[in-house]
Amino acid sequence: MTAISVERLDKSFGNHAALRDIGFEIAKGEMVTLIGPSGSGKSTLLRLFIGLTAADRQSHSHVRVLARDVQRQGRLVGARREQRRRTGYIFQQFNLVSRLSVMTNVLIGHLGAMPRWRALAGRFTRREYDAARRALARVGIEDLAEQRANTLSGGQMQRVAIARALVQDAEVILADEPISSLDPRSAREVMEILERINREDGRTVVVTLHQVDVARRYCRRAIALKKGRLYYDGPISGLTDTRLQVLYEDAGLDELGVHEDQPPTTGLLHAVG
Ligand SMILES: Nc1ncnc2c1ncn2[C@@H]1O[C@H](COP(=O)(O)OP(=O)(O)OP(=O)(O)O)[C@@H](O)[C@H]1O
Repeated sequence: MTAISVERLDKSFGNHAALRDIGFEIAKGEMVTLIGPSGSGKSTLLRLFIGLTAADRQSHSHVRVLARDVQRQGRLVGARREQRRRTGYIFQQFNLVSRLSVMTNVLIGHLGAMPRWRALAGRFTRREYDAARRALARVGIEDLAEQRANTLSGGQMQRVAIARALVQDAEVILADEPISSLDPRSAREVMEILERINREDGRTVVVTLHQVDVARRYCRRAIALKKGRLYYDGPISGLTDTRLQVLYEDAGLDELGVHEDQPPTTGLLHAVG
């Protein structure tokens, strides 16, 4: 079954074409990396998936998630509460409520499925607490349940965000640069958690990444964007060094993770080798 289906998407900001003629399908249970240089349109595409932004108005453009329309011909289709609940979004900057405890931040994942009066009163049932505890255990931080979110490390905050998506019971998890502000060890741990919930629970994961070596380790399929166009879509093994050189040919040295005194190509090959 298809988890995400995108057809003929264009997105412009003023005169700037951020995305052009994008189309692909992602099957349920896939773990896909969305990759490409800075400004290539990765975050914009993720935002289109959940209707945070609308595509340009034109015929035939379409975004469907879990067999329901999110937008058609550049018009947002009023996503139902149930549909929003089935898609979890994990941000680079975690999006936690900093003054609340870890437990409360995870419980927030239940809000979409609760009766409105209980959501407004912030009253959670024992079952909801149990689910939150299980989610925290799953991401390895059950001992931090009572700690305030703003006292956590970046890696711990990202685990809380993943636990919240688990509690939400999201079938599709969209993670926008979830590891770019983390140290290498925390980054590895967060990717391992995402990989595990994909493999063990069959949840579909789409993750934007800047690190090609990380994408190669954890994702089987890559969708690469270059200047807003689909540059590559296929097995990660097909994203060869030659293709990567072309993909990143105009990118800055920072993005390739190399120092000023190294030629970019060498650094890129080293990074992905
Ligand atoms: N709200 C906006 N208003 C105007 N331009 C925007 C807006 N959002 C994105 N853009 C432009 O659209 C293009 C794609 O941006 P986007 O953030 O999707 O790229 P990205 O591949 O996610 O980049 P990065 O890897 O640096 O996060 C960029 O040129 C960006 O400046």
